[in-house]
Amino acid sequence: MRLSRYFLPILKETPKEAEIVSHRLMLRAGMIRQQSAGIYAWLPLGHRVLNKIQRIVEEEQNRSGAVQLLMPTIQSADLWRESGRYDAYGKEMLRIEDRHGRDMLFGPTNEEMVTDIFRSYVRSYKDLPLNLYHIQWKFRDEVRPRFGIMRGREFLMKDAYSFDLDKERATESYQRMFVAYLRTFSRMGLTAIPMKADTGPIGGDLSHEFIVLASTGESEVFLDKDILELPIPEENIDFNSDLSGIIDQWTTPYAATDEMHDEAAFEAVAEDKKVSARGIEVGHIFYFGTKYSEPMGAKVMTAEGKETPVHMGSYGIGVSRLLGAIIEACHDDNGIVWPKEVAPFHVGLINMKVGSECDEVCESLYGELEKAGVEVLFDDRKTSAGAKFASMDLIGLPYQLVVGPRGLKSGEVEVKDRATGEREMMTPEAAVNKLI
Ligand SMILES: Nc1ncnc2c1ncn2[C@@H]1O[C@H](COS(=O)(=O)NC(=O)[C@@H](N)CS)[C@@H](O)[C@H]1O
Repeated sequence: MRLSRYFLPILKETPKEAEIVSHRLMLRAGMIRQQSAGIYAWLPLGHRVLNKIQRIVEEEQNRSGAVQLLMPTIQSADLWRESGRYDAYGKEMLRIEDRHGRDMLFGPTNEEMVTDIFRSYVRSYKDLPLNLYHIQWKFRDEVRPRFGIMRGREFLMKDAYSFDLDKERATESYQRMFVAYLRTFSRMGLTAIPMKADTGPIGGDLSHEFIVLASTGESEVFLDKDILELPIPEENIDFNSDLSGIIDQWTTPYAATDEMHDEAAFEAVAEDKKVSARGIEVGHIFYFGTKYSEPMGAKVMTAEGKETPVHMGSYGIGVSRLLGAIIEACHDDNGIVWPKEVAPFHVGLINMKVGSECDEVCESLYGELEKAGVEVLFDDRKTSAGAKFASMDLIGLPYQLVVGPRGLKSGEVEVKDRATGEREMMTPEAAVNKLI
């Protein structure tokens, strides 16, 4: 992509309304623009990262056996009256009336709707287990949206819903999602720790939150440091095998949010292993049995010919919140330092002197890298080299490929690793080979 033909509204100053670093950097790097409280436009650079995050979430959901669909954002209030949550949900729910006077709402979550879909088609235990998921915008009229997209009112969530014959099998579905979450966040360069959590308005009696440690996190957490060293399940893990060993391994060391904190149990943790910190909740999974299937009549026929309500769970990931969480965990004084898997582009190509012999070398490098499938942001603008370096550091692409008159005198260009700061002079051919 040529920067001269892109849309990247970099801000020079730090916006005063931004209280945390990820909000500041997302505004300055031209990734988002607030349209109203808690509601953002996703500008091109932010949108590219959102798509990369979404793709990783989809890959790991699919690997676990979940099946993707897409449910609408606007829902009928009648469904929520069936489950009894229409009134209980309170002011966070954006309630709408359509032209025919029908009560509608902008969905804050989709338990009722997915249960309605399930009950319309599934009748037999032979069709279980089933896990349906989608990635869809949600609306929650947060009384105090803040920290940019971290606590928005309109936000993108992956929400999955599992359906099983009984609690034992529903626990296996829960374990599959637990393992999928460990893999998902790790692939984004995050250490997200599963912690016993409260179930809140979703309900149920088994729940874990996945927390990324960050000083600006809204959650207060307590944990045994050993949990930070546990191995992430491999790509080839068999999701149909018994995963309880992995769950036990990840739920044995002490880890709890402040709502679930047990001071006495924490006392048992060795002094040098105790960590109390703040964290960002990037995922939350729940088992809630027949809380929705009972009142909504989502039942299957068992092998013995008996009708029984299915046991369900729901599993959320804050897809848009993850941009903020990743930046909180991956930045330095010069800006964002994207993990390679979610970076908006792989290489920032900088022409230090437009209108010089650098032009031709840049064009050939740009062509070769693009042809090799490397995502390049080519800063071909007629601005100072200093401004180009500052912008490239701010938006945090993993590599910078710098073409300048002095280097070209000895037939060399410079490759900079944004994460380590290492710079290396080499021939253009060597640079292409290094960056492919
Ligand atoms: N206001 C918000 N802004 C951004 N992300 C949010 C917001 N509220 C929740 N999230 C993200 O969405 C995830 C799931 O939300 S939740 O309420 O915990 N769970 C559910 O809604 C269940 N239906 C899971 S399918 C959270 O872990 C968090 O990462």
